[in-house]
Amino acid sequence: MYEKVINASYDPIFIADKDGYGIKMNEAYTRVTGITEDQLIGRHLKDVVKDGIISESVSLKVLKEKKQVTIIQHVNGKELLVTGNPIFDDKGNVSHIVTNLRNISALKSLEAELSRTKELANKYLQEIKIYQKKEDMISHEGVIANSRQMLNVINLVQKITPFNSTVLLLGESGVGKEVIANLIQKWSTRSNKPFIKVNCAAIPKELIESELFGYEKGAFTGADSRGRPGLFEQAHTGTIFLDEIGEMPLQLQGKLLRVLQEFEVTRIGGRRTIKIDVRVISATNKDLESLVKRGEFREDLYYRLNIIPIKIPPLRKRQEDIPLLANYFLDQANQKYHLNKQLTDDALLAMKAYAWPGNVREMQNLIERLVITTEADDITASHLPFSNQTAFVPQPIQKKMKEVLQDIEREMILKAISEYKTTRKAAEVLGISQSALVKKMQRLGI
Ligand SMILES: Nc1ncnc2c1ncn2[C@@H]1O[C@H](COP(=O)(O)OP(=O)(O)OP(=O)(O)O)[C@@H](O)[C@H]1O
Repeated sequence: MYEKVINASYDPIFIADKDGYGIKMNEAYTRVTGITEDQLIGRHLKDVVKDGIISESVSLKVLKEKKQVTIIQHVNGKELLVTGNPIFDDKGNVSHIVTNLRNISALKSLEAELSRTKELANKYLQEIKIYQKKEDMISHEGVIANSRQMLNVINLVQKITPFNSTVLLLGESGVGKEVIANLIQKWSTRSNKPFIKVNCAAIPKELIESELFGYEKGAFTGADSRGRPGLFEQAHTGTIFLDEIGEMPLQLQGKLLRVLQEFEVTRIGGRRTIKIDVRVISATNKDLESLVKRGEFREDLYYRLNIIPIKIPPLRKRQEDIPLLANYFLDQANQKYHLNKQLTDDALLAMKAYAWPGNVREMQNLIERLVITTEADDITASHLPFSNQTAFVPQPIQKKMKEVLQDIEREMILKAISEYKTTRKAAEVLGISQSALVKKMQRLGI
C-alpha cells in the first residue's frame, strides 16, 4: 500500500534505511533528478556520492544528527533543495530516512523572471511618476497653474499651509480666489474640519451680523426662538472663508475685528463669550487700500486681515495658463455633455490675445457655451465672440493706456504670425521691420 502512495506522489520521494542504504524511490524522483533505481536502490549512499551521482547525501547527515536536515544538492546540473526527515522506532532510534526534494533551478529562473518583472514595473513606475509630476506641476488638486506667477502663488500656499495665519486673497473677479482658498484648506492640517464659506456680498446687510455671530433666543423679532450659533461658531476648529470682505458693512467691521483679535464671539442678545478656534481666509476684488483711504474700510481691520496677502494676477497677465485652462474646461464640458469638441490652434491663439475682463470664470462659461452651441467638432477662432476686433475695447478704469496698446500690438502680431507663419512676412504685413517685430515679440512675451 505504502508503495502505491509513494508512487502516486507528484513530489520526488526517496527512502533510505538505518544503515544508509537506498531502499525506495518513486517515479517523480527519477523525473526530477534523472537518477534511476539501479544507481540508488540497494546501494550505500557513501558509494553513490563517491560515484558522483549525487554531490552530498542528506540521509547520511540525518543519520548522524538524528533530526531533520535540509541541504542544497547538485544532481545532473540541477540545483535541488533536499530535506531529509528521520523516522524513529519505538526505542527512539532512526529506522528510516524519508527525503523529498524540490528543483530550485526552476525556482531560480522564476526568481530571475520575477526580478526582471519587478525591474520593468519599477521602470514603468518611474515613468508614471515623471508623468504625474508633469501633471502635478500643472494641476494642483484641480487648480491649473503653469505660469510663473501662478506657480509662485501655489508655492506660497504650500509654505503657509502648516500655519494658521490669516490670509487675504486679492485679485479681480473670477481670477480664482475661491479655488486658492479651497487649496489652502485642503492642504492645511484643518482639511477634515469644518470649512465655512461666507459671501459677504450675498447676505443682506441687516442679516450679516446674526449670520456671522449668531443670536440668543428672543434676540429680535422673527428670530428662531431657540437662538442660533453663527458661522464663526460653526467654523470652530476649522476654517472660515470670508469672500467679498470689501462688502462688509462699516458698522460691523469693529465687531469682526474684535472677533479676529480675541478669537471669541458674543451672540446678538447674549452676554457670554464663546471661544472659537478658526483660521480666517478672506478675499476681495476691491482695492482695500483705497477703501481705507476713503474711510469705507477700517484700517485696523485691513491690517488684521492682511497678514499674508496673496495676489492672484488677472488672466491676461499670465497667458501661459490660457491654453491649459481652455483645454481643461473643454475636457470638463466634453465630459459633461458627452461630446468630443476640439479647440483649434487659431482659437487658442485668439484666446491668448484676448483680455478676459471676466478672467477664468469668463473663459469657463464661454467654453461651456461653445461646446454646446458649435455644430462642428472643431471650435475655431471664428466661433469666438471676440475674434472680430472686439477684444480690446478699452476699459479705461481697469487698464492703463500703455497696457491697452500692448494688448492691441499683441493681438495684431499673433494674428499676423498665425496667418503668415514667418516673422519676415508678418513684419511686412504689419509695416515694421523684421528685427522690430522680433524685439516686440520678446518684449510682449510672445
Ligand atoms: N487656476 C484655476 N484652475 C481651474 N479652475 C479655475 C482656476 N481659476 C479659476 N477657476 C474656475 O473659475 C471659476 C471662477 O473662480 P473663483 O470663483 O475661484 O474666482 P474668484 O476670484 O473667487 O471670483 P469672485 O471674485 O467673483 O468671487 C470657478 O469655477 C473656478 O473653478
